[in-house]
Amino acid sequence: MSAAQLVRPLLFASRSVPRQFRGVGKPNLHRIVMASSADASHPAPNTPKKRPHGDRPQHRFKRAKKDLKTRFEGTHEDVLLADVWDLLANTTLEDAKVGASANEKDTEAARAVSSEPKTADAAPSSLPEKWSEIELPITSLSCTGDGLALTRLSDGTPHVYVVPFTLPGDVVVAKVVRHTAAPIPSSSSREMQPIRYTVTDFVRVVAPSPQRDGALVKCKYFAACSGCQLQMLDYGAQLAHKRTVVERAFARFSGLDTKKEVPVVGDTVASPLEYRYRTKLTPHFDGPPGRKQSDGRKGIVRGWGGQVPPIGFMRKGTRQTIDIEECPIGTEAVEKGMRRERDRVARDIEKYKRGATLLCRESTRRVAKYEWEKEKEQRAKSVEVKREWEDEVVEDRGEFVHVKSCVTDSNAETIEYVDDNVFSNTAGAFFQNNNSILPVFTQYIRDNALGPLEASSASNEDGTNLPNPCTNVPSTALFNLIDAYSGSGLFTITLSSLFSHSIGIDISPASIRSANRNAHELNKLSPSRASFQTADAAALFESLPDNVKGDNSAVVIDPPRKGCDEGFLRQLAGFAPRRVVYVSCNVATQARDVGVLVKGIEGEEVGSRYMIESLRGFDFFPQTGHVEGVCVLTRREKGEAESG
Ligand SMILES: C[S@@+](CC[C@H](N)C(=O)[O-])C[C@H]1O[C@@H](n2cnc3c(N)ncnc32)[C@H](O)[C@@H]1O
Repeated sequence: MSAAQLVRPLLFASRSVPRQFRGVGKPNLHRIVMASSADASHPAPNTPKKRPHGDRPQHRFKRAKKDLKTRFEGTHEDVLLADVWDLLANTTLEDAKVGASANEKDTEAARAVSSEPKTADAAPSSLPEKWSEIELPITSLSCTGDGLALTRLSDGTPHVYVVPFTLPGDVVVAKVVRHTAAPIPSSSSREMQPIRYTVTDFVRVVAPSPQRDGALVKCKYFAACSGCQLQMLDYGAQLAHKRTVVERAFARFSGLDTKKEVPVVGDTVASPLEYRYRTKLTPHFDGPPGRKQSDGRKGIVRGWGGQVPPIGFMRKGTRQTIDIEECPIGTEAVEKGMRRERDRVARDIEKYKRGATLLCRESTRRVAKYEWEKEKEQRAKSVEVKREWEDEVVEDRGEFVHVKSCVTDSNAETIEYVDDNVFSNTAGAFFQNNNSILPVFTQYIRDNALGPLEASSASNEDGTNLPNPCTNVPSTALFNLIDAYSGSGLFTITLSSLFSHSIGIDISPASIRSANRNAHELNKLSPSRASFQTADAAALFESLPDNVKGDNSAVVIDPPRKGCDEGFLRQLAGFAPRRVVYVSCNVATQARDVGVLVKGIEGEEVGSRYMIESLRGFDFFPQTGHVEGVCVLTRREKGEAESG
């Protein structure tokens, strides 16, 4: 059974779902996180028994909060599980040895592969004890950005360890954090079988992979902070890895035949900035520690005791916050803002009763150069030197300067430019976090929103049967853009030159308020050219005007990480737009949803089926494991072959 077969039955569990995704038996997505004996014949018990503290066995059983998931959600654990499964199913230990040798002939890595893990303190079971340190050869890089090591346990069972901050070919020492078992349906029966792997902390490199280059690491918190785990990997190799992340997502989670139905995944489009790209950071601190009342009364006293807590991000694999003074992926303005926020919290800590998340978000003021010179003269003459001037970062943009500052009030307005389009948002609302890639990204969507056979009708609202500008073949023009999950109108506005009318929909009233202001006031689109609604995306199709038909429309979809819900996909398939551009920050759920659009909804005579025209990633988050997927789909016309 492949990872794709493993996951397909788990995609949808409810009865109303496409039959293609209904599972082998009843999908049971208990996430049982356990430190267990490695004996697969004894699945983990579901209910842990409480024992006195000193009497706890080292194998604790923990049940995930959310016991029953009804639909594959593309979580970090789901994606990791598919990687572990593929590694166990498709790589023999000998293969792993060959792989490591190919990378690094006759190195420690090659010698160490397929050797037993060396445990510092051997556990009675064949799994190493929790918190013991073991030496591991890294076999592959997972889609979550973690290294995976395939070795044998002392009883000979192949076993996978997840080791963050590592690369294929590394030999490392790692500390065992927890043993995990996720039940999956067995191929031979309707029962669930646990698939096991071990999560570890990275301790040190014993023999480096040829791909590892410590000189590339720019952050002093590397290998402690949970972000940016790929810093030791050359940027070109990061982009190549992310291409495989898109490939693996579509191979595993789309349910499609990758040879016939999924095109070759394009190269990942690089971010112009590899560091200093993030326009928003949200460091946090935890609440004050509790201590017992000194006079013996019941209850806990909470206070800071004169201590400033660590302010920063999570330590990898824990819920512990580590103090982060600087973050090299934040823009310069954001980093200055973060320093000032840290100082403010340190001064005001006694005002906080509990922990908090701080917001640091960049805002840009575009000023004509001659005006900026005048403003500088005024400032030089002023007796008062404003604090915010000190934190500004000024960038030369030809005729203009961009004066960048950091906003920390979540209700305040922020401004961003994408080419000459201007976007205003409340600082706490969603907007893409890497401004440097947005011009190339939005240009790509513009280039792909219309297919080679579709004509633009932006200046021609009645323009049916326009000649196609490329082929001169008459075709129906695409009048309408539907921007589902529109946020504050990024696609509506940047694609407006192609369409005579655009409709955006988003569930957030704040985003729709911004979208209206952005379209009509700041980018001068008339209300007849762009309109927005606050609603669930699934409500979109009920409210479309009669003249908006699938035949004259393109739809851009950019949902949150969990992807589109089934109701939305069903209605989209029924509406049958000629083009669909699906943008996503989670390629696993994107692949799941695209699979539904390509295959149609089995057993239901609903809607049109689509072909994937192109598929590639955009690197919105260099140094991290994340990739933004862009999948362009075109409607299959009647009579077109089902496959290919
Ligand atoms: C990834 S953001 C994309 C926003 C926008 N396309 C952009 O690039 O700026 C996802 C958006 O989906 C919205 N959203 C989440 N669930 C939704 C739902 N059920 N219906 C409509 N919008 C939703 C969020 O408010 C958010 O603005």
